[in-house]
Amino acid sequence: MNPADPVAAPTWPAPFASSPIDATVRVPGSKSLTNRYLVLAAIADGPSVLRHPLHSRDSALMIAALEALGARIERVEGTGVYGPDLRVTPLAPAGPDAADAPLVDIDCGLAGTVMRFVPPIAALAGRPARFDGDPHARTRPMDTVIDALRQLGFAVHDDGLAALPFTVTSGPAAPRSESPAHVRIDAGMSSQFVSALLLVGCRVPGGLVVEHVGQTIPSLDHINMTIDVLRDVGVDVLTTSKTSWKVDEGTVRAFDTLIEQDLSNAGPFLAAAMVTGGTVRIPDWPTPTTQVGDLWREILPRMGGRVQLTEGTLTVSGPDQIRGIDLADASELAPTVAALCAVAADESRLTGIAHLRGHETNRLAALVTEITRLGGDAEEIDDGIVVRPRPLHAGVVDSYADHRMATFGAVLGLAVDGVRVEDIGTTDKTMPEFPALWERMVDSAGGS
Ligand SMILES: O=C(O)C1=C[C@@H](OP(=O)(O)O)[C@@H](O)[C@H](O)C1
Ligand SMILES: C=C(OP(=O)(O)O)C(=O)O
Repeated sequence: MNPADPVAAPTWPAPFASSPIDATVRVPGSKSLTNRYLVLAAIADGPSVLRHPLHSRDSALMIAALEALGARIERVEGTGVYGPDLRVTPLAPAGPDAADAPLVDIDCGLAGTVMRFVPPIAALAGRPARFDGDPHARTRPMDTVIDALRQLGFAVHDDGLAALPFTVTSGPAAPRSESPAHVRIDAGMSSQFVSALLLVGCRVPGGLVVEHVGQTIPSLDHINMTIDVLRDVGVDVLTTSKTSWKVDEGTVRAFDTLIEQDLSNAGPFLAAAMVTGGTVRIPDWPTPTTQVGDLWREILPRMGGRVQLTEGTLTVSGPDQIRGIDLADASELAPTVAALCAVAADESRLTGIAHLRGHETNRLAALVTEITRLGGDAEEIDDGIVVRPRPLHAGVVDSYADHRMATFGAVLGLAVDGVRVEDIGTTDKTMPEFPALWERMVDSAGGS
């Protein structure tokens, strides 16, 4: 639930599918691409246009943050079905007295992309800014961003908490002895720490080297997406090793770009085909793409689904019985995969996702609690979860203000009669249209 809303919404009766789903679904734009392109537009060398962007809480927070720092973002008529296009006029270059500008408040909500990507923008723009967010945002890992800003010579006031809320006050960075600037960070809890620095790397005087020192970095696909998006706007990132990157000083070229639909958010709809033995088609599946959601084309066949990409349309048909899976680093796809595992015929192991404890909620604990609450058998392990076959029954799925826990509940509700989801509205983080799209999909198949 949005913490600004004092009245808890009633639980949502997740539609049960009494017959196989047969539907064609188009989902809204990618959160990760929209928020990357918004950030880059704000520091580009001229006005840029995002076509078919996502309009959701996370993108609205990003827009508000960049506007607070001085960018102008206008909604302009477009051809997308999910809202207007966006025209972005970048921030003005920091003048000598920028640091004396009044402190701006930036609400990060629960958006990882806002809390990790915007502080370096504010610092380099020399705009004093205070960052805060939802109650749970204060527990999400932020220490690496704060540490990186300090290494770059900026002052960050965090009352020693190494978390939200904090204030970035000084800038632009004092001249450094190292050129390019060399930042050593631990990105073991989120790939967004690396992306945040690469996105602004070309604006750091002398350029930037980012070196990860620590455990394995999760969600590597998202770093590759950052590198790809940067290349698209004329910024080359040199991958100097598996854990270090270099960006030369330069400019972000203004752009006009079409945002792909969100393939992670396509996941619950594809899962609907899986759990009902039905068929779901997603037109305009982007190829090639750097979105992690393209992995559905590998994951779903391993779980027994039939997947075909023909003339740009991805078609998934579900099996009679879903198979369990052993999957490493499913990243943000994990909650949807976990829903499939909970109704699979054999054991599943989702590993390499310890960092999900720092997502919108502690997703490992949440998934285990909610599967168990519905009568299933799930266990948290060091770096993931194990799910074993056991019949599920009706019950309420708690969403923990986590959009992917809410859609996890919706997927289970198709397969198990009598599931209700607490706070389905939390899906507005990345897909405000979710309940309507879901109900329409089930209605067309004759669900309850
Ligand atoms: O950069 C991004 O757009 C994202 C990176 C990933 O974060 P983590 O590396 O923290 O998993 C992913 O889970 C998140 O949904 C979006
Ligand atoms: C982890 C996620 O989001 P965020 O961008 O807030 O980290 C997610 O969407 O699954």
